[in-house]
Amino acid sequence: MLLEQGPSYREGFFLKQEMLTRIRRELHQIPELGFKEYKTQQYLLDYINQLPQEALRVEMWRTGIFVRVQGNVGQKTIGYRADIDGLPLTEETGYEFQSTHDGRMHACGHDFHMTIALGALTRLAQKPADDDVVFLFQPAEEGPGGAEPMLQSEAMDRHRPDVIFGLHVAPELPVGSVSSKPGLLFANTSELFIDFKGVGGHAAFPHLTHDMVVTASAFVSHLQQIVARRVDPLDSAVITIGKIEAGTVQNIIAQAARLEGTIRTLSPEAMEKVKGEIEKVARGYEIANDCDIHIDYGANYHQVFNDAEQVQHFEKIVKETDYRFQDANMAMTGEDFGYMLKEIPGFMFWLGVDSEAGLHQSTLKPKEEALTVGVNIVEKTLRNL
Ligand SMILES: CC(=O)N[C@@H](CCC[C@H](N)C(=O)O)C(=O)O
Repeated sequence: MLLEQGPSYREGFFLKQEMLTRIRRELHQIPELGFKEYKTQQYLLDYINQLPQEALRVEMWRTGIFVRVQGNVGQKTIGYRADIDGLPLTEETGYEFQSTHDGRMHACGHDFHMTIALGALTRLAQKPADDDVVFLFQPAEEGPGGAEPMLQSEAMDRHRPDVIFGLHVAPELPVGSVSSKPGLLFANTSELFIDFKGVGGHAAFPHLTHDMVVTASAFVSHLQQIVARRVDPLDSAVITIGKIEAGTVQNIIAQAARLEGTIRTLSPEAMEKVKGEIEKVARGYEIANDCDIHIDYGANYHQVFNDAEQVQHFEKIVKETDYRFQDANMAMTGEDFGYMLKEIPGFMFWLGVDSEAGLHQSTLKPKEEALTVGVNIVEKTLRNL
């Protein structure tokens, strides 16, 4: 799993690209799913424990960690959030440091997010900012959602920031650039799990069965009609089915099927509307196909809505560096960080990592030079927000 010794703060090259690359590669090898980030948490703790401890207060929360760095003045507390979980995907990057966990991959850049947080934390532990700073290493962003329970935790009461921000890697942006916008940045999301139960049987006698492969397939297509014909064209929605499961063998008609997907909308109201439409279609399918359909919405994430004043401030901070700030468009990605921004003013920004493959692809290869860019920008923002 980890390299033999793990990164050592005492080796003295902790601020350099080389060290950031090493940390990123080690974290990349141990992706874990939401609330199972045990090795990841241990790795982070091992690193944090090597830093100068004078200004630090470390508190575990489930598989996550709060790290508070006491400021010189401590008038307010600035929060910085990094998500730490990986995805259920088999890596195909060909990296020599690729995932050692079968069917798990850091395909959403959380290895970058953590490394950048450790880099900025290292600098602040050496030379604290004027304000107090809290690093939130948050589990389960990809699901089932760690931000909301972390926000409601007693530990959060002890560390609650006055302002908070976070970043996400952006494969389509060049290294050296960041991007954000005031207001709505990311969508409202809801997971979607639909179970179909009918009557299976012999492949040669379809008329004696209620085939759930045919029913579920038609249902998938019908979901797209909801987006095309039930949502105002000037509004937007996405329904994606990412997984279909049904059947046992080629000559048995399936008695059960399951769809797994996600819904994305630009407002909480549109989310309710889309869910209502899905339920109506399901009732119709139950009658037309003599089956039972059960819908479960799994985890729901509140939209990411950036505070205009904080984004303006951030843009100014970036423009004082050699890095480039550009205006972002809204995206249908989801982020449970939206729950934190609902209660605490702040923002999220994209960090350019220039990868041909996109987020959630098995070949995602973010450029590691972006780690230094991320650390520089996060550190400067933490000192100046
Ligand atoms: C940044 C990003 O890719 N976030 C995920 C969040 C997933 C939320 C949930 N599991 C869902 O699928 O609805 C995304 O897929 O946008």
